[in-house]
Amino acid sequence: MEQKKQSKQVIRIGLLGFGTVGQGVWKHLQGNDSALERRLGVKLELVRAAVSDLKKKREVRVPASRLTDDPYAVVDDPSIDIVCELIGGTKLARTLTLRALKAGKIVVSANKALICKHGEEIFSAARRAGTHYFFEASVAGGIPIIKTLREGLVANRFSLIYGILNGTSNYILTRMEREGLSFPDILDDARSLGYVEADESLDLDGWDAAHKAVILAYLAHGRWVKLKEMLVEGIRGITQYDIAYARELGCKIKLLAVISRDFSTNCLSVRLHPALISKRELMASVDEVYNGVSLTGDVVGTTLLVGRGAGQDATSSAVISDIADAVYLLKGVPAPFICEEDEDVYAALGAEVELAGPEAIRSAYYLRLRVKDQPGVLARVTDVISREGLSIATMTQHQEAGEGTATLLFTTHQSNEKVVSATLKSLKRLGSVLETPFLLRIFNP
Ligand SMILES: NC(=O)C1=CN([C@@H]2O[C@H](COP(=O)(O)OP(=O)(O)OC[C@H]3O[C@@H](n4cnc5c(N)ncnc54)[C@H](OP(=O)(O)O)[C@@H]3O)[C@@H](O)[C@H]2O)C=CC1
Ligand SMILES: N[C@@H](CCO)C(=O)O
Repeated sequence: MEQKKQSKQVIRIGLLGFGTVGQGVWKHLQGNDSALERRLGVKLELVRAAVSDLKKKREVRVPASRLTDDPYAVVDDPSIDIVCELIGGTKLARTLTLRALKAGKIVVSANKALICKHGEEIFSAARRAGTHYFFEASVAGGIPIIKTLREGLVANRFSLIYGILNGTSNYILTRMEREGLSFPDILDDARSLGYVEADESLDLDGWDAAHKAVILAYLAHGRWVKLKEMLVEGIRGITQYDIAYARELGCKIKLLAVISRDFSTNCLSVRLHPALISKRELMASVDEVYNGVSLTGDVVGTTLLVGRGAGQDATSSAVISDIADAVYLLKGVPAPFICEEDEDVYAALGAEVELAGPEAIRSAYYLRLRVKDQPGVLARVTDVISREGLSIATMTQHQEAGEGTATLLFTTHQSNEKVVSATLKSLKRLGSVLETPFLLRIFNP
C-alpha cells in the first residue's frame, strides 16, 4: 500500500464478473474516462474481467484478450490495484475477496448477500491487510446511502431508518396497485423484463432487502443482526383484496425494511415485511423499480433519499464512486474518517444494544381471513381476536358468490408481535377458518 500511495499515475482495475453490473462499470468507466481521470488525476486502466462462459455474447464488447474464465487471474495479478467483485453469491465471492484483500488490493463490491453473511470476516481481513473494502452499491443501487449514513449524517443517532430496498418487489406492487392485476400476472412481466434475480426468492421472499437492512443496521448501530434473528416476510401472499382495502384506508402496500432503535431501552429491531403505509408519507410515492430510504436522526431530523435501486447504470454509478474513493486512497488520501474496518468504533456503537423482543415491536395490523360463510363464524372469529387481547378497529366482509365462503378483512388498534402471532395461531385452529390467516403491519413512522 505504501509504495502504491507514493507514485501511482495509472491505477489498474480488474473485474470479477462481467454480467449486468460488470459490463455497466466497464462501459461507464470507458465512456467517462477522460472526465473522471481529470477529476481523479490518474489514468484508469481496465485490465481484465473474469466470466464463467467465454463464449457468451456480451452487450458491451471488449477484446477477447481482456476476458478470462479464471477469476484468480484477476485476483493474483500483482499489477491490479483495485478488484471489483461483481460475481455475486457467497462462496467463490468470499474466497476471491479474502484473497484479494490478503494481497493488499482494494476490493469494491455490490454483493449484499456476501456482506450480510461474511461482513465481519471481510472487514477484519481488510483491516489486517491494511487495505479497504468498499460496498456502496450493495444497498439501494445508485442511492449513495452508505456514504450518507457513514459520513454525511455522522452527527446523528438514528432512531428510525426505514425504506424500500428492493426494486423488483416494488415494481410488482406498483403494477398490482395501478392495474388491478394479480401477483402471478405481474411476476411474469417482471421476469421477462429481467428484473427478477435468478434466485427469485431473494426478491419475492424479502431476503435481498433483508441483506441490505442488515448492512444498514450495522452501519448505524454497530451490530451484525443475523437473518434468523429478524422478521422477514415477502410479497407473494398479497392479493387484490389487500391492495383495495389498503386504498380504502388511504394507504399503499410497500415492502419495507424497518430498523428502529429505542435509545431509552437500547433495544434495536431490524425487520423486513410488506406493510400498509399512508399515502401522505413521501415513501408511499416511491414506485416502480425505485428505492427510498428515510433516516431519522437526533440532529438532522428526517431525511429521505430516493433513486434507482437496481439496474446496470445506477449500480455502476455506485461502484464507480467506490473506485474513485479507492483511487484517493491509493494516492495517499486517508480512508473515510469512519470506516467499517475500524472495529473499535463499531464495537462502541453496538455496545449494549439488545435486540427487541416481539412484545417491543408494536404496530397496528391488517388481517385477512377466508372463512365458511355460516351463522356464528364471525362471532367465533371476533371472540378469538378479543380473547388474545387484540382490539379491532375496522371490519369488512366480502361474500364469495356460490362458494359458501367469505373473506373477512380487519384492521386492529396498536398491538405487538407477540399478541398478534398468538392470535394467528388460535385463528388457524378454528374449523371455520379455511386458509392460513394473512397479516400485514400498518406502518406509521
Ligand atoms: N443487477 C443489479 O441490478 C444489481 C446487482 N447487484 C449485485 O451485483 C453483483 C453482480 O450482479 P449482476 O451483475 O446482476 O450479476 P450477473 O449474473 O449479471 O453477473 C455475474 C457475472 O459473474 C460471472 N461469473 C459467475 N460465476 C463465475 C465464475 N465462477 N468465474 C468467473 N466469473 C463468474 C458471470 O459470468 P458469465 O457472464 O459468463 O455468466 C457474470 O459475468 C451481485 O452481487 C448482485 O447482488 C447489486 C445491485 C444491483
Ligand atoms: N434484485 C435487487 C437488485 C438490486 O439490489 C432489486 O430488485 O432491488
